[in-house]
Amino acid sequence: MTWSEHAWRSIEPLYGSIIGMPFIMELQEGTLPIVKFRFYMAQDWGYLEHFGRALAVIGARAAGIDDALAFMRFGEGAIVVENALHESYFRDFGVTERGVLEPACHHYVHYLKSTAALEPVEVAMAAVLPCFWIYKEVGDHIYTNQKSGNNPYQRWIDTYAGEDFAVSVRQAIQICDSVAEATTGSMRERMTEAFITASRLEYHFWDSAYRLVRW
Ligand SMILES: Cc1ncc(CN)c(N)n1
Repeated sequence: MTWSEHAWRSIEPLYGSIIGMPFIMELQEGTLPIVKFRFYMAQDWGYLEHFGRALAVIGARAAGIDDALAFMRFGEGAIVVENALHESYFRDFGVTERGVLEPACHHYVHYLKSTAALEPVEVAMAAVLPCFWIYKEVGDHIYTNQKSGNNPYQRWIDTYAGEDFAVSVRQAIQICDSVAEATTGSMRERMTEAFITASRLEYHFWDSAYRLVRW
């Protein structure tokens, strides 16, 4: 079994909880209250900037030049491409400002940035992987199961269920598998632990948006 197969298995119950969350189910049906989606998008705007910075740090620390370049490009993708979705949503949904990072987002970005800076680079790569992989799985899940043909959140769904995003996800998984294979068993365990922690933080990000949790 590859490291990524093992890592995904370890979060399967959590992933099951994610796709059963009201935020995700209502996003799928197009019934998510706009105020909750606005909160989520404004937080995600801040998240993507810091996530992009964490990816760039990982790129700078990667051992191989191909991996370094891939992570720098992922960073650019988060800040430029994904954020373009937010900008268009801001126009459509009337979000006028990004605001402060609320607790769930604050916790998540600081976890990613400290891991990117201070933990072994393999662990840092594993910590950012759920940001790719869980979004891809959730995007595909919603795309496959949605019934309503007139969903106000369709562009969000299409971004994460789309092929462009899938290419980056496959590449991120492959890089994690190759660094995992080249390292020790105890480092692989630390990678899995980081993967699980970040997956939990993904859950809390959506949950806090649904409950509009502020400081
Ligand atoms: C919180 C979060 N995690 C992941 C993604 C997808 N890159 C995102 N947009 N926001």
